[in-house]
Order: sequence, then structure tokens, then C-alpha cells
Amino acid sequence: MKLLTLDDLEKKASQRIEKSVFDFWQSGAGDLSTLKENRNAFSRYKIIGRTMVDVSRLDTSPKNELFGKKFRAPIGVAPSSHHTLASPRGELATAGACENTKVPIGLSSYSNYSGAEVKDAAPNSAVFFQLYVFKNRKVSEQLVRRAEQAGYKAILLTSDTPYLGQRYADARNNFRLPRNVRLGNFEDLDDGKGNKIKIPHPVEQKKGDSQTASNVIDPSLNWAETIPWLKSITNMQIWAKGIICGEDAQLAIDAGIDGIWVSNHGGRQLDETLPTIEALQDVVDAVKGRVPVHLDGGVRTGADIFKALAIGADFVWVGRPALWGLACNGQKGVEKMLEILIKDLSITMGLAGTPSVADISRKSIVRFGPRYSKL
Ligand SMILES: Cc1cc2nc3c(=O)[nH]c(=O)nc-3n(C[C@H](O)[C@H](O)[C@H](O)COP(=O)(O)O)c2cc1C
Ligand SMILES: CC(C)CC(=O)C(=O)O
Repeated sequence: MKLLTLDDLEKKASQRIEKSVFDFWQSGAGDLSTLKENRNAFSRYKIIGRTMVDVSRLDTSPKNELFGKKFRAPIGVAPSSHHTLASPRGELATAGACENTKVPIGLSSYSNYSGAEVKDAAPNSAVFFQLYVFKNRKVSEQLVRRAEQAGYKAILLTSDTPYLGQRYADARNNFRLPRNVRLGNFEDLDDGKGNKIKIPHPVEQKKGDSQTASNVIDPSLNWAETIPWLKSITNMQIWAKGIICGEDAQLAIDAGIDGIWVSNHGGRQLDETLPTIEALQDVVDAVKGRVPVHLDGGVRTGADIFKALAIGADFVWVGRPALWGLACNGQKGVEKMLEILIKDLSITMGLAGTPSVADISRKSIVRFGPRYSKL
């Protein structure tokens, strides 16, 4: 089977990976409405292809540098947990692919390899360390300090997971991590008094009680307390992931956040929330260029990336496709996935008469169909 699109990688990965793991990757929360809408909503936007523009030179590089680095395209690999379930070198392979392709990666708190190991594998690409804030703040504090020491540029604070979404596929499969899976960032943690801390995994189901295990993440996070606390323990930038409305973007900026990441966690958390491409315009308009705006959720083609850039995103990220690439062919599979996206973006830009990312604007697209409106 020729692997030409991300859909092809998804199909091949589904044939290679054990069903309960593949279900864990693919599944969303509730009746999967947001998961599906993340994809479907892209097709409500159409590109106005302009012709007779000199497109003999195409430049996919982002309009602005990210942390002073010039990447090859405004595309990156969003944080997702447990890459060794896909391939033995796990995040080392994913990050290596990002490094070779010259795009950034955000590393999950729940990576199997530690932040320092991944930074060594991809010194230029490993920029974001995604943070879950745990009820035991000492744990998160140590994760942050280690990330800073390893050279990460920003903490990507996941704001949409006070509780774990209801993922029925995982509950039905009684999904559990294999015993030998490492949690690299949680090794040798202590409570400051010399006592070792072990953290239970939020996705694992405890017998008869799906909530107990997700209880490790702190549901009391808020702008007024959490951001000053984070700023008191690190000099890294703090970005907020999980924003889907302009009001929250404004509150995040008021709290001193350095960047906004529009996301609904790939439809895995609040079901029936907005698809991210529909939420983007409100966020971009509220932010008014004060901080960068990034987006993830259902991005699978160059046209999807083009549409998000046209609405005003500075950068666009993919989650599941990296896992599919890994499952198909390790690091080379992730490289293939990223090359497919970059080539597709480049061709879309050429055919749309927008030779550089700076040429892509709201004039480049139209939207049809009913809009979400406030009541
Ligand atoms: C298997 C899996 C694990 C994930 N783990 C994390 C995580 O540890 N932290 C986090 O902030 N987001 C996590 N995410 C969400 C992604 O960062 C991202 O928001 C989402 O996958 C984007 O949607 P997409 O998969 O449609 O591209 C995870 C997503 C998947 C599919
Ligand atoms: C460990 C989990 C909380 C990882 C995650 O964010 C997810 O599965 O969506």
C-alpha cells in the first residue's frame, strides 16, 4: 500500500497496533461528537485560489520565529503520551523525526523517555514541555525544574483536563498500560523530605472506579493562583493549551500567559465543545496579535493548515498522526508524515497564489454554512 496521505498512515497503523492501544489513540470523549467535528468543520472553509501570481518560489517557513528559531513550516507534533506503545524508541524517534524535518515538538508529561533524554535527541526541536499540574504540586514543580534545566523554552500548561473525559472505548477495553512502560519524567521524584513519590496513571482504570485513577490531576487550577505559582518556580515562558474562546484567551493574557494554544485535546475531553477551527477566529480576534496563537485538532492535510493560518493561527500542530507514523515505521514513519504535510502545504500555497506564509490571510478563504452564535 502506498503511503501518500495521513489517512493512509492511519489505516496502516490500525493494522499493526493492538486494538486496545489503537482505540486509546483514536478515541474521543462521550459520543465522539467533538472528535468528528474537529475534522468535519475544516470543510466549511474553502480556499479562494488566486491565479496568475508568480509562485515559482514557495516558502513554507513560519511568518515569525518561534523561540528565536526558524522552522521549516508552521507545523509541529503536539504532546501525546506513551510513544513506546507505537515503537520502541518512542519519543526519541518522534523528536528525532522533528529534528530531521526541522519542525518543533511538544513533549508530554507522560512521555516514556524523560525530558532530558528527548532534548538530547532533538536539541533544536524539543521546545515545549507539556505540563499537567498534579494535586501534589511538588511533583509538577520537579517536572518544571527538570524541563528548565534540560533547556526547554516553554511550559505548555494543559488547561482542559481538570477531570479525564469519558472515554468509553478505554473503559470497555479495560485499557491498562503494559507493566514495563516507563514514565521517564516521574522517575526518582521525591517530596522534598527524601520520600519517594509514585504517581498513578490517570488513564488506567482502577477496579470498578474509573474516576479514582484520574484524581491525580489538580482540578482547582485557575488563572489567579496557578500562573503566579508557575512563574514563581520558573523563568521559562508559560503557554496555555486548551483555550477555545476569546474570553479565556483574554483572561490568559491578563494572567501573563506568553502564548495561546487553541485545542480541545483532540476531542478527548469536553464532548460537544467547539471544533477548534471554528473557535480560532474568536480567539485570534481577542488576542489581537499580543501573543502567538497556535492550534491543534483534526489537522490532516495541507489545506487544513492553510485554513488555520488564513484565520490567523501562527502555528498548527498534529497529535495522532505522529503516533500513526511511529507505528508504521518508527522515526522514518514520523518523518514521512511530516514530509507529506509540508509538501501538501507547499502545493496548496502554490495553487492558491500565496507563495509565502505571510501571503495567506483571511482574504484567502471563505466560509459557508450556519455559524455558532452566542445565545
Ligand atoms: C493518545 C493521545 C495522548 C495525548 N496525551 C496528551 C498529553 O499527555 N497531554 C496533552 O496536553 N495532550 C495530550 N493529547 C492531546 C494532543 O496534545 C492534541 O491536543 C490532540 O491530539 C490534537 O488532535 P489530533 O490528534 O486530532 O491532531 C493526547 C492525544 C492523544 C491522541
Ligand atoms: C495521561 C493522559 C492524561 C494523557 C492524555 O492527555 C490523553 O490521553 O488525552
